[in-house]
Amino acid sequence: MSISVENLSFAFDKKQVLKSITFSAKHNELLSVLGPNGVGKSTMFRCITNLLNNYEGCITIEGKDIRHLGIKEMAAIVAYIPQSNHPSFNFSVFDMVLMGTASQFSVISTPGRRQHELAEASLERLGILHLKNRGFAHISGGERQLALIARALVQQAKILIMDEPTSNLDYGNQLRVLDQVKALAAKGYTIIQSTHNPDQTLMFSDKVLALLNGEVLAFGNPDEIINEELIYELYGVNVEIKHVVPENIRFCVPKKISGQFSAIG
Ligand SMILES: Nc1ncnc2c1ncn2[C@@H]1O[C@H](COP(=O)(O)OP(=O)(O)OP(=O)(O)O)[C@@H](O)[C@H]1O
Repeated sequence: MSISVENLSFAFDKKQVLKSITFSAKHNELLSVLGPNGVGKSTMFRCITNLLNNYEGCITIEGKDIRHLGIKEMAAIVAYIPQSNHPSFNFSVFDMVLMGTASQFSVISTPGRRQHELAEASLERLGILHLKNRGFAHISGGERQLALIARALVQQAKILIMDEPTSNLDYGNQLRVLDQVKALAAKGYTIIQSTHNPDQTLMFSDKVLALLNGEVLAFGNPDEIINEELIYELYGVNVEIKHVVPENIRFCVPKKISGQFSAIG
């Protein structure tokens, strides 16, 4: 499914957060949104998921203005995956995933066989079926993030919006989760994630949207637009982008000056 954002502007009272943002994403694409703290990534995600609708501009999915879609229609198309903070409840992993089917039945009915099968299949797809009877609060951060993705998959929405899916995860779990995210994009999902790690973007993303001061600084293929100047503009640090040829991987190496990272200009 394709999502298109045109001239999106949003303000909290008089504070202008998003200014004329334009980009698009389509099936099989993993789009990463980069930008410093407070630039407006989460605010943009809240607009895209219809949680905020008092914006200017237009957001369309398959050509339909999302402001004309109801809650159930949106839930069938777009799933939001939050950061996996430590939960205060302890449902089983299976029940937590089953809750993702809520938009498929009415308030007076309960999930049936089909929903149970969906939950089971989703856990299996992400390689965590063995965790189904464990308490959601008693599994690791990486396992919780995969369970949250499993919950989004049972919603059967084809557009997944992920708010920093690898924050709070150790290095191994970051790579494992991103590997699964990339595999989902290859299966036809349209995925938009925010991240603070340009290396992840270089390694896994098909497209990157870089935001600065609420505006689009750059949008396109990571190999074409992620360079030393862009990283400096976004984060105020000097890096050198290295290229490992046999594996064709590019990554940022921070440059140090007298033991300090070079300061913002
Ligand atoms: N409910 C709100 N009312 C007023 N201002 C808000 C509200 N929510 C966020 N903001 C402000 O809007 C701006 C954008 O915040 P947002 O959370 O979208 O940034 P972000 O890019 O997701 O940040 P981070 O990378 O730190 O998570 C910030 O200046 C923030 O303080």
